[in-house]
Amino acid sequence: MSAQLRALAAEICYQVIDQGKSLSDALPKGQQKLPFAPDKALLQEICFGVMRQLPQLETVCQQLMDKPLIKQLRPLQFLIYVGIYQLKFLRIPDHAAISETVEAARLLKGQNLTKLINAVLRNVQRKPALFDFSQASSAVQFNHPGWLISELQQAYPQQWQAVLTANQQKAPLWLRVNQQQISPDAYLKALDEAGIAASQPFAYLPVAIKLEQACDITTLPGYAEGWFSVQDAAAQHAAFFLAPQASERVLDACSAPGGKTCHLLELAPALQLTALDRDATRLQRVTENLARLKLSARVVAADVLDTASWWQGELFDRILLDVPCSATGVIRRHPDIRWLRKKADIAPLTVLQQQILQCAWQLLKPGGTLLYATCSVLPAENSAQLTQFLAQQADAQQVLLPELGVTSWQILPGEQDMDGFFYALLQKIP
Ligand SMILES: C[S@@+](CC[C@H](N)C(=O)[O-])C[C@H]1O[C@@H](n2cnc3c(N)ncnc32)[C@H](O)[C@@H]1O
Repeated sequence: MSAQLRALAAEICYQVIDQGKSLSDALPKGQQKLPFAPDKALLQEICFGVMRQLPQLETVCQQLMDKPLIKQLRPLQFLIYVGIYQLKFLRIPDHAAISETVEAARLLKGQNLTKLINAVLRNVQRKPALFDFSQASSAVQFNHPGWLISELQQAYPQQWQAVLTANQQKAPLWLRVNQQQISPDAYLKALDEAGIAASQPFAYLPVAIKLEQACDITTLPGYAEGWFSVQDAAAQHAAFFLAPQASERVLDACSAPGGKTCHLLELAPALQLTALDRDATRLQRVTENLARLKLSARVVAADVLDTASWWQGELFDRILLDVPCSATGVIRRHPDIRWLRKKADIAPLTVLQQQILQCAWQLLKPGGTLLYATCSVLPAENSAQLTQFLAQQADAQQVLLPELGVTSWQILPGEQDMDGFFYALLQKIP
């Protein structure tokens, strides 16, 4: 089983890094092959770890191997990274980590490489100086691609190192209490009675509850009853900032998988809410989440830009635009994003974001408000988008975000233990 786990880890890392699959897709498929929860957790820990440390693992390997393995043997190259990661970062006895990794090589049809893998891992064990990266490039020192480091240095001359460091941390587990089912205080009490340590860090956002330790959420009080959802506190600010009222007409234009859609309805269940997304598969999750939380909305699979196909002709009081973005603010939760996202992706994304913003603006009532949101830390997707939009749209003005007294908010990853996010609130001048 342990060798199988390591072979699975190597295959998953190979699929993500070399084949461009998302870890959120590849990992659960691998976990299904392991019957026991601790093995599933270890598989995740190893895959996340390899994604977080890849440049350093590659650098160590370069010092111990004449050349990397050929293309056909790439899964075995990743197996070597898996082995090194365990030796360096996990509390698994060295002899077990080495022997299980060597055994995994056989499962990956690398019988001829067992000696090499054994030798590399024994060297790693013997030579701690291999892990001195003080003279290495910043890409190796910080385990991020160079282009992203440059962008962050430019945008945040004082904080870029803190951002990169935060991206390497494990993210805490945040819950959002479904106040239609239970009050935040009653839920905190239920957690306390179950012996689960939790806190309520934002006085103005009492539904945001942070657990001190990660756990299997299905074992938390009220899971089946829809008492809570898992959602980072940064994302929980969206519905709070948009502040929907009673039975207003609201559009959530990029809604899947529905985290913010459901929060809007938890605040105001009588809303006439249209939850739109162009990805019909992801949209199924919106429907499932609405059902679990006992909420309802008009769920529509459509491209927001193609208004003729879905818009019924009535303007909206409020619009949430949680636009597709680089997701550079959520790297601590999705460590593969730094490798999957390329510099060339950013410009086309900014074009799409501006198109969505311009299009949605036409659907907003005079006096209505629109919240622009991304989980990006790149100014091109955030502040620069607003500048461009406001320069062209004479009937748009920025308004203050509730509680904060500013018109836009760039949250950096790790700030108050949150993901990186951006918010700006706009009003259509009546
Ligand atoms: C950041 S995600 C939304 C997350 C969601 N708001 C939540 O809180 O769960 C962005 C979404 O935008 C959708 N999207 C991208 N382009 C779109 C378009 N032109 N029209 C509608 N949806 C689009 C994507 O399919 C994706 O689900």
